[in-house]
Amino acid sequence: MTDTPAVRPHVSFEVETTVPTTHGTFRMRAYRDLDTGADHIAIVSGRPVDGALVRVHSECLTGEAFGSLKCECGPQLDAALDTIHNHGGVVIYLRGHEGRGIGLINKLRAYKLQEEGLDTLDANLALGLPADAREYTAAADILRDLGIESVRLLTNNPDKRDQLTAHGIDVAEMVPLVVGVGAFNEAYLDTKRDRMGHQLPGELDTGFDAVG
Ligand SMILES: Nc1nc2c(ncn2[C@@H]2O[C@H](COP(=O)(O)OP(=O)(O)OP(=O)(O)O)[C@@H](O)[C@H]2O)c(=O)[nH]1
Ligand SMILES: [Zn+2]
Repeated sequence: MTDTPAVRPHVSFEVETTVPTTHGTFRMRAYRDLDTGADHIAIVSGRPVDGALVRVHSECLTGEAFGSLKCECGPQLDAALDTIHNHGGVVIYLRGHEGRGIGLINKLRAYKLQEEGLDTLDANLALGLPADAREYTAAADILRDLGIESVRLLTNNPDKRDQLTAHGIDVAEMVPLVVGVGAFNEAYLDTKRDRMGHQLPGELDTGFDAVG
């Protein structure tokens, strides 16, 4: 990890500062994505080491800022920040990943198609867009900038593990992150498990049933 600007093929380190949050105090390191122009943040607790607990988190405005119950991104981010504050590690927050990489407006277009009966995967395809357009070169470069080559990855998504592995990061373990399951996202999570390969329990525990 460096305090001086370091340019890697896909990201440049820009600045590091300390930010207190409701989850604890973290060091936040900002990176510019040299391929897309997006600004990513590495949220660090403790000293980054090989084998660190890492969450590579895709931006989700509706779930994280507005409390949408259609997905579980907000509770996952909260749980990841709590866990990483308690045990040390890194949350890499990836901008430009909104809607699995199709963008905010297309995600809402996909939601509209889901209102008409399509599931989360078919809605993307009906828009002529990939089921999942995200890629993880920037995340791998950010990990290397932090001096991390091997991670315990907080995720249920094997594609995330496989893509990071393809970019040279050793994913020693996938650590499940099943939180925020509720009545409004049960079908969405079923689709992620049954059609997109996510490692989710067969019987999802709808711990907090949504109202309204
Ligand atoms: N296109 C589309 N994107 C969605 C939908 N619901 C959530 N998202 C986006 O999906 C991304 C999160 O991906 P997920 O598949 O929920 O989870 P993941 O990050 O791949 O896997 P985990 O690491 O296990 O959380 C965020 O960018 C969300 O904005 C949807 O119905 N359609
Ligand atoms: Zn979401």
